[in-house]
This record gives sequence, C-alpha cells and structure tokens, in this order.
Amino acid sequence: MLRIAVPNKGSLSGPAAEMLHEAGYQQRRESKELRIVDPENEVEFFYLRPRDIAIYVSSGRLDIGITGRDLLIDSGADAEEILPLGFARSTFRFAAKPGTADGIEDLKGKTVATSYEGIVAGHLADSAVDASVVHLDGAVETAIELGVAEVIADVVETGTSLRNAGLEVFGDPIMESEAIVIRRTGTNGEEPKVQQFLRRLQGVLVARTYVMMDYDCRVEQLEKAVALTPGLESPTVSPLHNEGWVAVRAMVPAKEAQRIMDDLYAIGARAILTTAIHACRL
Ligand SMILES: Nc1ncnc2c1ncn2[C@@H]1O[C@H](COP(=O)(O)OP(=O)(O)OP(=O)(O)O)[C@@H](O)[C@H]1O
Ligand SMILES: O=P(O)(O)OC[C@H]1O[C@H](OP(=O)(O)OP(=O)(O)O)[C@H](O)[C@@H]1O
Ligand SMILES: [Mg+2]
Repeated sequence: MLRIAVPNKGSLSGPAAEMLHEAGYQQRRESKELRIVDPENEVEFFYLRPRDIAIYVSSGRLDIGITGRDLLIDSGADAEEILPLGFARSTFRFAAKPGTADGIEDLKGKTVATSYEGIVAGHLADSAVDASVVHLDGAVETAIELGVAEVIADVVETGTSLRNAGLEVFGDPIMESEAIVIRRTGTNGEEPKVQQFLRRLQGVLVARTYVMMDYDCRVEQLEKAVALTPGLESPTVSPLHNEGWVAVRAMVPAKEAQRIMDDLYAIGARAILTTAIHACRL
C-alpha cells in the first residue's frame, strides 16, 4: 500500500484534497480525520501539518508527500521534488518599511523576523551577510510595528498583507514556491505504484490546463490550421463526407483557446468547438 502525506491545514490542504479527489482517490470527509485508507487504489493518506511532511517523507516511513517547495527547502530534510502541482503559488521575499533597505547587503547587523528560518539563514549565509534571524510562527508582518525586527522575510502572494502593514518588498525574490510532490532523496523512482500516482496527478494537471478543440476546415487550409493547433503529439485529421473538407481534433492550452478560435475562424475554419477534458493519461 502506498503511504502518502497530505497537508491537513492552511493554503495547501484544500487544493491538495481537491486534486487527489479529481485523480480518483478517496479523501477524508471530516477535517479531524488524521488518516484514511483507500483500499480500491491501495493507498493510505496521512493528514499532517504541511511543515512536518518533508520530515516524515525523509524518514522513509511515508513514500511520498504533498507540500510547498518553500517548506521543503526550509526543513532541510532529505527529500526531493518530483512533480510541481501548480497551486499555492507564492514568492518568498524580504520586506520592510520604505527606506529601510534596498538590497540584501543592507541587512548587515539588522534583525529579520520569519517563519522560514532555514530559508532565510541559508540565503543570508550564501550572500555572506551577517544578520540575526528571529523565528515567529506567523503574522510576521506585525513584527516590525512591534519592534521585534527591522525586516521580515515572508510568503507573498497578492501583496495585500504587506500593503496593509505599510511594508514594501526589496531586493531580489528569495524563491518561487508552489505545491509539489516529494519523495525521499535517492529513492527508486521506477516504483510502479509511485509512477501510477504521479501519472494520475499529471492527468489532472493536463485536464486543467488543456481543452479539446474540434473544427472543420478546407484541405487547402489544413497546414495553416494545424500550425495553430499542433496538439501534444499531432492533431487527428479525418475526412468529411463533403469533399475538400476535413475535421481536425487537437488539444490546446485552455488559456489560448479563444485566440486560437479567432485565428482558425480567420483562415476559414468553421464549426469550431472546445470541450473540457475531465481526465487523461498522456
Ligand atoms: N497566501 C498564500 N498564497 C499562496 N500560497 C501560500 C499563501 N500562504 C502560504 N502559502 C503557501 O502555503 C504553504 C504554507 O502552508 P502553511 O499551512 O504552513 O501556512 P498557511 O497556508 O499560511 O496556513 P496557516 O498560516 O493558516 O497555518 C507554503 O508553501 C506557502 O508558500
Ligand atoms: O500576499 P498575500 O496575498 O497577502 O499573502 C501572503 C500572506 O499569506 C500568508 O499568511 P497567512 O494568512 O497564512 O497568515 P500567517 O502569517 O499567520 O501564516 C503569508 O504568511 C502572508 O502573510
Ligand atoms: Mg500562514
């Protein structure tokens, strides 16, 4: 049975459960459940604090886990990223009151408050900057107002929390994060159960980012049309009863679907349809 760690709280937990559900796995019904078995899929899910997931996976007691890239790096645990999942995207940045600092070199002798001590201490050491780091569990934006630190380093998504606290980012982004699947470093990646789990999640990612497009076009326009809709491998082209016309079917990125439909229409394609993909295996 494959043993998988899933975030039980915070920004990662809802979207992770949703993705697993879309991939056909049973998920817990109540937020108090700490583990469930999905016998049909031969998987056991453990609902753990996002911060602890890399530690469990690196111990080898759990096969794989879903966590944030920033949390993995912060933990320093012996685990590696095997699949990015595209949700809980954020940037990790320094911020302070305007005029405090322009770049990391200005942090010398200052105190930085953060919930991600591992990332910050590592980044300061790599940049050879001597600054103190104070660990706070959350709401770090308030640390400056209350005099605990001159600078914070935190997760930024929309920037609203910083703005509300009168703070501004400075310097280069420390890292870009998103939800990821991890496994213990150096584990055999060919394990069929792990591969099947990853293929299911990849199927969900593709179903979310692509749509199926169908249209009819004149044979003379086929090359131009196919250049607009190259598909993942190559489009399917079928003859129509009406001679001189073909039907084309290809997957296209959902974000570009409207533009592609306009371009196809402009070269004479007609009956252009898009349909959602519910699941797939590439
Ligand atoms: N506002 C946000 N937008 C996107 N991702 C976020 C946001 N806040 C935290 N994350 C991501 O969520 C993960 C942290 O999860 P964690 O559960 O520790 O914190 P949280 O989501 O802030 O929840 P809480 O602080 O309520 O416990 C990290 O990977 C982080 O990058
Ligand atoms: O840029 P934004 O869209 O404002 O998002 C970023 C904020 O979200 C997270 O905080 P959360 O609400 O989880 O509280 P916490 O600080 O207690 O973790 C993070 O720590 C930032 O404060
Ligand atoms: Mg938080």
